[in-house]
Amino acid sequence: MASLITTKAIMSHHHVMSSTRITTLCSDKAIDNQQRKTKLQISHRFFSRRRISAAVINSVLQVPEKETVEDERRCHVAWTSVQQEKWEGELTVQGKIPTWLNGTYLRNGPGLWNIGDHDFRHLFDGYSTLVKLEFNDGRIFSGHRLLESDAYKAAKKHKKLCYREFSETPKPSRSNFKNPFSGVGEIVKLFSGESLTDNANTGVIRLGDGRVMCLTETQKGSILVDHDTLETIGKFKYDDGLCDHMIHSAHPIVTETEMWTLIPDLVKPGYRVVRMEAGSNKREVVGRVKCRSGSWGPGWVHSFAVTENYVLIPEMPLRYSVRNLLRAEPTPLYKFEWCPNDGAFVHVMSKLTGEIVASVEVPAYVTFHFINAYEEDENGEGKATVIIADCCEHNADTRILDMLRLHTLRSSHGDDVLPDARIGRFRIPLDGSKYGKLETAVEAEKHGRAMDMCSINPLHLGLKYRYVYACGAKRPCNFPNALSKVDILEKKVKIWHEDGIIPSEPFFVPRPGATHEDDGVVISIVSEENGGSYAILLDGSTFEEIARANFPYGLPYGLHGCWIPKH
Ligand SMILES: CC1=C(/C=C/C(C)=C/C=C/C(C)=C/C=C/C=C(C)/C=C/C=O)C(C)(C)CCC1
Ligand SMILES: [Fe+2]
Repeated sequence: MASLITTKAIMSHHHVMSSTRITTLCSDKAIDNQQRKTKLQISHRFFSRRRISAAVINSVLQVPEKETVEDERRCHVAWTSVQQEKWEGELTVQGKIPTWLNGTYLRNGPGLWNIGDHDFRHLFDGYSTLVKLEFNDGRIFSGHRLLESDAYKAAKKHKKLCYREFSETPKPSRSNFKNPFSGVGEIVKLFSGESLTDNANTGVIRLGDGRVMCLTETQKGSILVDHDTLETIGKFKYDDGLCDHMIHSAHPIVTETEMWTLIPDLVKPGYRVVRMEAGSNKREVVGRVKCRSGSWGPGWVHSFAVTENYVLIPEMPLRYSVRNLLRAEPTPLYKFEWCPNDGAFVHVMSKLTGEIVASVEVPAYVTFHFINAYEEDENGEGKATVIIADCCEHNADTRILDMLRLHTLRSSHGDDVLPDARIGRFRIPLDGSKYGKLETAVEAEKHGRAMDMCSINPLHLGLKYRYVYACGAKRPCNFPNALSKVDILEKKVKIWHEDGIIPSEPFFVPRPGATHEDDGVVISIVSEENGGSYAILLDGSTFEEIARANFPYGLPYGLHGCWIPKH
């Protein structure tokens, strides 16, 4: 088990005023080479931000200086494992935090990509790492902590991968190598869900009753956490019979009163649309939609959208492949396959009755993130005639998935290799038409032809809206390196960028009492080329910097966040 090595670090006033607690990732027994290197990197990065000379650090740690410096230069901190299991402390704020901003921003993401001597392959494989920014009367109390999933605990204990992650499969044990039935055992373990990970590294949500839950696409990866201490509370126990289906959308839609999500069916390709009341652990099936394509698996459904009265169910040509799920070695599309000839569809279900009110064929598309959707009454007769649904669309190009391999992210320097993405706008007629449209909402060049990791003003969820906050790009780049505010009405874009940065999802928090959609702040955590990182606050309207606060160490890239208001 990891032991807690608590270091009191006295920081220079420039960065952190208070003393901070660090818990490093190291074992009780001999520290192996990888961990040793890791420890050195932590310390080097941690202290170098404080402008303490490398020689001083190295004399404390008794290591040659050269090694740490070379390690440091290897790759961007965005793609470097977090160097300690947890940390907490106060950040020094430059600028002024609005007095109304009181509450906690929590971000989840894969932050640890190596275990024992094994380096993970893909961005989505890493172990969940939570980062918090607690805003309190103009001050920021921060911290990070690894999530104690069964997958992470087992990996820590056995110093190897023990569960199936996004692209990684544990190696069969030696005793199983020659066993002709071990393959059958693996299939049983996969389809019972036993071998699947619970590494909830994708998102974090605040349920209407105040519970805070980390999520991934496996249902067993629904894990409750304490948003204050970042401690893992335990598994969220769904009180229904729907866990047999093993996977669900990583992005449920949550309001103060309910939660909606989609549960794909790998056996009879289709999706269950389910609803859970705030305060309950029981999901009710509102309806089921059958896939229209003749493919073996349902389309991958990372996220979906809702309007006031409907749930939109995407059926992408990027489909689950049972064959690829069973493979030990990854394919170029991992557990998925690309089947454009089988068609691309969007289905619309009534929230009230569970009936399918529209099911249209649309041009092929690849999206992970729906931005928002709403109903439009084109004839002014008091009845919705069309549904508009916007998403971060990758021009029906699946290359983005493989671009997120860690080796690719770490090794491309300066090349303009990020595939283009846009805001894709679906128009889904509600008059029984067979076809829907997919158009580009705003000229993609305006946001650097990159578009993903989006948020909106949550008060406009399912309603007509105007502003999208998302990661965009300043080309050339191999990954989105800017924040963008897109006005989808005026088709204008504001960009915020600094050299060498990798910012995570810009998260919009509305000002209480605001009357304008963009009246609020945008929070993002930025990883810097020089190994540091900082939290940034932008004005939701002008998109200009209001405040920033440096972390005393570098944080890797993260995925999605949520806001927990202070009571
Ligand atoms: C662990 C298994 C699976 C897990 C799937 C996971 C963890 C999927 C996560 C998907 C994410 C985080 C997608 C994010 C996309 C972001 C993009 C494109 C950003 C672009 C740039 O800004 C299954 C695959 C469900 C199968 C079993 C095992
Ligand atoms: Fe996501």
